Amino acid sequence: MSGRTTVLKPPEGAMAPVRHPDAPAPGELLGAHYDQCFGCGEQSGGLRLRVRAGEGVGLTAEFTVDAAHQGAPGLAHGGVLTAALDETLGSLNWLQRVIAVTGRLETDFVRPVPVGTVLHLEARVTAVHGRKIYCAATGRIGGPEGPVAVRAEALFIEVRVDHFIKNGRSEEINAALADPDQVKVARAFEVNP
Ligand SMILES: CCCCCCCCCCCCCC(=O)SCCNC(=O)CCNC(=O)[C@H](O)C(C)(C)COP(=O)(O)OP(=O)(O)OC[C@H]1O[C@@H](n2cnc3c(N)ncnc32)[C@H](O)[C@@H]1OP(=O)(O)O
Repeated sequence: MSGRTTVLKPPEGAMAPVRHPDAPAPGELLGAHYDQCFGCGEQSGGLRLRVRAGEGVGLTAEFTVDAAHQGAPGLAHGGVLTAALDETLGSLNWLQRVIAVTGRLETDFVRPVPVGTVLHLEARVTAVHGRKIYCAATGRIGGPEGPVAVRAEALFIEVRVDHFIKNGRSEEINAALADPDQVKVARAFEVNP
């Protein structure tokens, strides 16, 4: 059973999400938004999530639960599963070309996820109201038809690149801004770079 807080319900006047005309084609891999990201980067201990654009403002993602992701012996940590949901939901912003950060995320843990599992995630934006983006995701064990293990609903808030420049540690921000590939990725997120 799920008892969502009302802030995750789109208000009256919320609009249907719009896929940006330059969004990656359905089936295309999105790549990492930042190579040091715990969710989509390559560092050891991270999730190494692989995300593919879907139809509309939707996508799919996969990650393999490894020994570094354990909470109880042989089982994925709940925070790691929530991080996978957060990363998957955050990736939806590529399809809309907005930069947004998680304001609120609620997770239902439906069944335990053993180490070695390939978790298949599916996410979509449900509504947009001003800077607020409402979205939902489901994670299944083994593949798109597998049993549901986790579900989440979230509210993302649109921000400008300044959000990261103002708040991030200067070493990493300066390195990111000096990297043309990183700047290109930031622009791919933004409607008006
Ligand atoms: C070089 C860089 C490249 C970058 C590439 C892309 C990176 C992408 C990374 C993705 C990585 C993966 C993803 C991650 O892990 S993102 C990392 C985790 N998230 C964060 O760190 C966010 C931290 N929070 C903030 O910075 C601020 O609080 C934000 C920006 C979210 C809002 O502060 P801001 O001052 O801007 O706006 P506001 O306070 O006027 O609020 C605006 C509206 O929103 C409503 N509201 C707000 N919060 C909540 C809440 N909790 N529940 C319900 N509602 C909430 C609020 O009531 C208001 O509504 P209304 O009054 O208008 O109706």
